[in-house]
Amino acid sequence: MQLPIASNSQTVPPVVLTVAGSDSGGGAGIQADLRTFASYRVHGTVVVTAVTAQNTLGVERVDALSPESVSAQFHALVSDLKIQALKTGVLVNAPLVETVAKHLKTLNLSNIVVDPVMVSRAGAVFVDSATIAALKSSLIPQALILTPNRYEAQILADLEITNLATMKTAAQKILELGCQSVLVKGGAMTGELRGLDVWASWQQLEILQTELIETPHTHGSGCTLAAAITANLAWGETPLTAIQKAKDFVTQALKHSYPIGAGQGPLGHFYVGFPSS
Ligand SMILES: Nc1ncnc2c1ncn2[C@@H]1O[C@H](COP(=O)(O)OP(=O)(O)OP(=O)(O)O)[C@@H](O)[C@H]1O
Ligand SMILES: Cc1ncc(COP(=O)(O)O)c(N)n1
Repeated sequence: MQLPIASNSQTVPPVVLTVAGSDSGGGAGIQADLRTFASYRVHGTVVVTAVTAQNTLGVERVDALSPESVSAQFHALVSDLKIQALKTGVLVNAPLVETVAKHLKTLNLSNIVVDPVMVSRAGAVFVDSATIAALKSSLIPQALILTPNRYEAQILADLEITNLATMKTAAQKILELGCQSVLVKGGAMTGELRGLDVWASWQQLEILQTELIETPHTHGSGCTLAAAITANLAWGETPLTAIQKAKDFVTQALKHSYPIGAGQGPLGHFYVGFPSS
């Protein structure tokens, strides 16, 4: 991984953006994204969409920011910085989805990772049906890579996912929503499918598997994966390589996840070595 050198001899990392919510417990959302970006030596910028009161046991409250506040954050960023890749996370109502979708259109950026956060693995439901409709019609078609977990893929494909065949079918059905590729994540699958992901584009279908990490402390794995993919895209990787490298990063971070609080602890981002690109 070669850092570009600026005229003042300082290194200039790629600028990436996360459009996501805050997790007060520091395990998921913006907090996980920024730790991941730092691990990849990219400069992380932020558009905050919601503030959650959350800990290792679950989500206690969600306060959405206004579309005006979200727009102001976009304006401040794009009037000054050149974003090379971005990811979206939790968007808790339809007006917020529409606002983010409108801003993404004006960016003219191909490196867009959409994590359609609707249901966390712990079962917290973040969105209503109007929000899901807005995600489908205006945000998902802009995604280079869409990263639903098992439950989100079930909603988007309108299909129960129970085995590898239904993971593949769901991926192919989701492509019809207009994204360029989709990664159906298997963290919530059971047995030998746990931790196995299916990536599909119109041309290709790949099964991605690393080692299974036996830990209950997986809070923020989805956010970390999407943020690592974003960082890899910003460093110039192709979508499939960006995903493969990000999955290796998540596996290492899961290996180093740690028990804080009484529930699901976070990933250990800072114990992972400098990810080579
Ligand atoms: N125990 C595990 N061992 C190895 N890989 C895992 C494990 N759990 C999840 N993963 C991987 O982590 C990534 C995130 O997937 P997951 O299905 O956990 O997303 P998510 O449900 O959005 O995450 P979260 O738990 O943060 O809500 C995927 O690549 C998945 O395969
Ligand atoms: C603010 C926020 N955003 C996202 C998630 C889900 O994250 P993940 O799918 O990584 O558990 C979360 N629990 N909180």
